[in-house]
Amino acid sequence: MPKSLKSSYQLYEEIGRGRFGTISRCFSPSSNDFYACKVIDKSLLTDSLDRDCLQNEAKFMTLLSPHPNIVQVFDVFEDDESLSIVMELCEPVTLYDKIVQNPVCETTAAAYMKQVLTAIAHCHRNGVVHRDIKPENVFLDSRNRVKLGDFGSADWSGDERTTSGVVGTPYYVAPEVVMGREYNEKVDVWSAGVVLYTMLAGIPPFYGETTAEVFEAVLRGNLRFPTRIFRSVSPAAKDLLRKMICRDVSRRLSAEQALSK
Ligand SMILES: Nc1ncnc2c1ncn2[C@@H]1O[C@H](COP(=O)(O)OP(=O)(O)OP(=O)(O)O)[C@@H](O)[C@H]1O
Repeated sequence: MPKSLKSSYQLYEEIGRGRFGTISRCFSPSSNDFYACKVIDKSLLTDSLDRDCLQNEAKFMTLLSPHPNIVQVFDVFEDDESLSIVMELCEPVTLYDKIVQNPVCETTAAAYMKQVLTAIAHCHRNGVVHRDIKPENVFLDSRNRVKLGDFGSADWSGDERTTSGVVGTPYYVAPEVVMGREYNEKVDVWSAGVVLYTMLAGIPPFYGETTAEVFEAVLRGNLRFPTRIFRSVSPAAKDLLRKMICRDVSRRLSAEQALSK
């Protein structure tokens, strides 16, 4: 762990673990506040894609901070062995926990989605595509405020730019990513649409027993609204879902457009 981190923060218990590092609660005597510190072990990054993602995570989070719906970064420390990101300490509740408990009612789902889309629109305005929008990466506080986190898969985007590489999580990943095509920031809108569907239905729209089967379902993109589940969901919500989970990228709404619906 970098010496400069140790001299500024006191590290406490581990609160989470990712593929390349651990998240611990930490305290800053100078600000008298608690934070979350992600320490990424560089020796675990074996391929160049992972190494790029390591640098990107801290860079993008710093660029996008502060924003009310994005986990804020306060400090970044690096030495030969590790990279440490000191960020806002979120409560240990995500949208995933809410969905697992019960399907979310339409009013609550709309309130969450508005904040998720506000965060995504901020990313896109700054030329960043998150690429891993999913319920597990959406933190909630006790007042149901949303904080989008985990920029470990993010990349640059923009009008003239497209990006490539299969990243993301099977249920939420857009078909153009599965196809291995170049894609743009609208992959985040597809994923946010899948999150909205999953909130309302309690199940994802594209399902399979294996990753390959999930990908096949995503590629078919056959969006259904079973009456049993969607009886109480408004036509406006279904219309928004169709326009977000739309295979034709040029017809798919942007995050800004989805916000105005
Ligand atoms: N800012 C935070 N505040 C509180 N807890 C956090 C924070 N960031 C991450 N965590 C906790 O740490 C866990 C691991 O987070 P992290 O972003 O490193 O990995 P991941 O998203 O699970 O996996 P991956 O390594 O694939 O990105 C999260 O699931 C969450 O429980």
